[in-house]
Amino acid sequence: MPQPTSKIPNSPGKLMEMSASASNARYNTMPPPSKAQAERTSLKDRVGQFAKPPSYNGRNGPSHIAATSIAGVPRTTSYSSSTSSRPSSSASSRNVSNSSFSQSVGPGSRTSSAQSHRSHSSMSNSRIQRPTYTNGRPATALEVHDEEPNTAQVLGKRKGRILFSSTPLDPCHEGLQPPRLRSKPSEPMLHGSPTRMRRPYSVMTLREASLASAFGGLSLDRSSEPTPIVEEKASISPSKLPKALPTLRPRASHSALSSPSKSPRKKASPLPKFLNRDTNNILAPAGHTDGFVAFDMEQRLEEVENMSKFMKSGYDEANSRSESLKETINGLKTTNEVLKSRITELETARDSLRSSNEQLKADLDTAKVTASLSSEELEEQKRRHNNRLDDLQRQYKRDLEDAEHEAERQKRNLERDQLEQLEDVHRTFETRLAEDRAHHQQEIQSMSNEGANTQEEAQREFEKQRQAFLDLEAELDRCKTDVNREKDLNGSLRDQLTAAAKEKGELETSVRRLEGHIHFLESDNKSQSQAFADLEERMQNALKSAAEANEKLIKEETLRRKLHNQVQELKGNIRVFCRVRPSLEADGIDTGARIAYPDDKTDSKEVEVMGQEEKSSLGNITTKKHAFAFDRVFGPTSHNEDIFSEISQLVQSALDGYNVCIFCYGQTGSGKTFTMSSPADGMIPRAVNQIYSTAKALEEKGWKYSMEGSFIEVYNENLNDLLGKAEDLDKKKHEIKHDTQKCKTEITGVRTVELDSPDRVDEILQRAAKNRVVAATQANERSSRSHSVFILKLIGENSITGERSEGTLNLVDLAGSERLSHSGATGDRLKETQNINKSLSCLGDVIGALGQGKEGGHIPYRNSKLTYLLQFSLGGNSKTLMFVMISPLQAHLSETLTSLKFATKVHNTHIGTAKKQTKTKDP
Ligand SMILES: Nc1ncnc2c1ncn2[C@@H]1O[C@H](COP(=O)(O)OP(=O)(O)OP(=O)(O)O)[C@@H](O)[C@H]1O
Repeated sequence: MPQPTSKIPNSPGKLMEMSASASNARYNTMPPPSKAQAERTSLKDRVGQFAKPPSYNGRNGPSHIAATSIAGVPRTTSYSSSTSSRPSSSASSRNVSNSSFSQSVGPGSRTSSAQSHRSHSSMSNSRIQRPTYTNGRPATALEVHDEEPNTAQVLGKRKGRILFSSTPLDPCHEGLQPPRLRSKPSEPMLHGSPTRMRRPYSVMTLREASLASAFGGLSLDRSSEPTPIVEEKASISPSKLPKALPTLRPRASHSALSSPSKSPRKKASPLPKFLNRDTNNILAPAGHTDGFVAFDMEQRLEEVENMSKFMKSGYDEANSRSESLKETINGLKTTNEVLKSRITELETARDSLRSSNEQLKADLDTAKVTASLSSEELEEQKRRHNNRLDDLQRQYKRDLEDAEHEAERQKRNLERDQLEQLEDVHRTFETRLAEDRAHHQQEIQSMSNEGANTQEEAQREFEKQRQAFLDLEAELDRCKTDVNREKDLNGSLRDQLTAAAKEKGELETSVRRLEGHIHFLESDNKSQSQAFADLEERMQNALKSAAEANEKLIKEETLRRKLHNQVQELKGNIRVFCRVRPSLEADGIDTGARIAYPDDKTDSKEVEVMGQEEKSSLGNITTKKHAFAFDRVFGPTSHNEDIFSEISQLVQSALDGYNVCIFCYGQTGSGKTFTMSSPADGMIPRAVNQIYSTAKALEEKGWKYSMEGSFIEVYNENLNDLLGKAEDLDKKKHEIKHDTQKCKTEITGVRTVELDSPDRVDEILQRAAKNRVVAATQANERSSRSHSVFILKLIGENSITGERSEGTLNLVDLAGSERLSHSGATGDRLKETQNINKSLSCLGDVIGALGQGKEGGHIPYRNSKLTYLLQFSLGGNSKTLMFVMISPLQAHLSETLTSLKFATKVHNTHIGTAKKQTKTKDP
């Protein structure tokens, strides 16, 4: 259903135009009174101000103002919005209607009153939209404004009015309802929410009423109240005109719509009088007696006509809407009819259901009666049945007892009969048995006689058969032997035959070859003789050159050894290598010492360590650079493989019969054990492997080597056998015995392992490590508190030259070289510390004494067990290599520098020429 649209002219433009033209007309045609001119102007301005929402005092929110139609703000076209806009825009809309109204009725003097007070004119659109009729007074604006100078308080003043509640125009939404009387004086009619918006029940009716009130009630009844007007006309300025307006009261409309008892105007003028030139004259101010044209009557009439037309069109439209509503009502009526017929049907169905329900109820009652009868009958039958059952049970019991008695009796009879029968049978059987027994005994007797005869015969037969069998077995064995012999003979004959056939083939071949040879010899006897002679000569030459080559080889081997030794001597009999281990995760956050390798691209012989920062007296911080040079410097990236390639020549020297000593010196954790004893690639396993492979290679030159290994620990100036029993450690005493003639060292009671295969070395290392762990205590890390010496004795014999060499390879892992403080250490710890310090300083002393090079000078080997043990491996008859191991950590810088300084001393030592431990085999 189409939404009803407001038929009230809702174009603010139109209204504004009307208002403006009306105002202009009035103001333009009305000669301005000299005194009131300013007031008129201000009223005009005020009208304009009213049109501006912000200047409208007394209304709270701009939203109210926005909804007004007069303010120039677009007004909504819907009827409801028009209605809803009423509360906030009532003053403004009243002004509009006032303008219209004043246009039609007013002289200029009324303009201001209309603008300011006649806001409740019946011509107002908002009045049409909201047909509220007061009980006690006419709904015209004129009266209201008499009483309510402040329009903002209008609502409050209207309390108590009985209003026709406006109802929705759309009957489909809420149905057509008659207007209800509302007596809620406090209901905010003007400020209701949109859902509570009400529209007039019949717009046109009210509009007609408005028109009637507008045209009928707005007469200028000078006769009734002439005096106030004249008085006002003479005395007031236009700004005060509103006060004169109460005289302009609508009558007919109020008499028609309001309650007669409460209407203040019961007698309305039957013929309304309109304003004309004459009335203008009446209103002319004093001093303007010739009158003036207040407005253009014709134009006003025309406008009134237009308004009338507009009203009529609205009326027509309302009529048409009424028609459509009627149609809707008819439709609803039809629907109603349909629903009624449906209700009738449903009622019929309900009646039929009701009757069937009653029928069912009757059936149910009948069934209930039948059921109760049946249950009674059933009960009776059950009772009878139970009685019968009891009788039967009793009868059954009786029968049973009788039967049992009878059975018992029969059983006894039967038993007796059976016993009798049994006895008869028994007697019969016994008689028969006795007869049979006698008969059988006779038979047995005869049979046993026969059996004895048969057994004798069978025995004889058996013996005969056995003998025959034995004879047959012997015969079979003989046959088997014969067969085997024959088989062997046959096989050998076959082999002989095969061999003979082969021999025959070979013989035939050789016969043919010999025949060919004879033929060849016969054909070229001379040349063959020459070839034979050449061959003979060549063979002799070859033998001679082989002998020469062998001799040369031996000479070259001797030369190689000599040259090798010379090279080693040139390199220095005591050499020093430096190795810096890499930083490890276990080192934590240590930033690392600043260590540089200036010549790592060329010689790799130098290492520079930046010392601790030192503050001078002037406050300057200086860092000293410590440069060291050794035979070789290995950086943190080096591997054990790189190290070994440098020392392999020394290992070769040991094979060649020299005493070689390689020892690692450095503080704890600097990598000594890692370098020396790493199971897979430490110096010890690598040296052993190299010795093996070299010894193998030398075998073809006549050399045969035997290798013996022992592992000694020097702890607290005592010797321990690391390959012995763990429980003997620190208990068993071992002594060092030197053979000064042969420059040989023996340690008593130590286990010597023959290294007949390279795998034995792993076994040795593992055993040594295990013994050290067993011997270690929680407070004593054994490996860093003791020196370990791996001694490998190499004895070689050359079967060709008769040479014999005895070399020794000593691989020494020294105790940690850090300066151990005596303070704080007590007991075992103190002793341990003293011994480490002592042995290391003795080593330094020995090297220092060797460096002095005094022939026959004293070398203090005996001052410590370590130096005494290594007596023949340190000094004139040996080749010595020292590794100085360096930690890369800044925290170890001081120890690093100490180690490097000690190593430099060793490096600067020149030890006398090494002597080879060889002797020629006695012829
Ligand atoms: N060149 C290296 N590369 C990698 N790790 C190394 C290297 N040198 C030493 N290490 C590691 O540093 C640690 C200490 O090394 P090592 O035990 O060999 O020191 P040490 O001087 O023998 O100490 P101690 O005197 O206590 O026996 C070990 O964990 C070892 O694996």
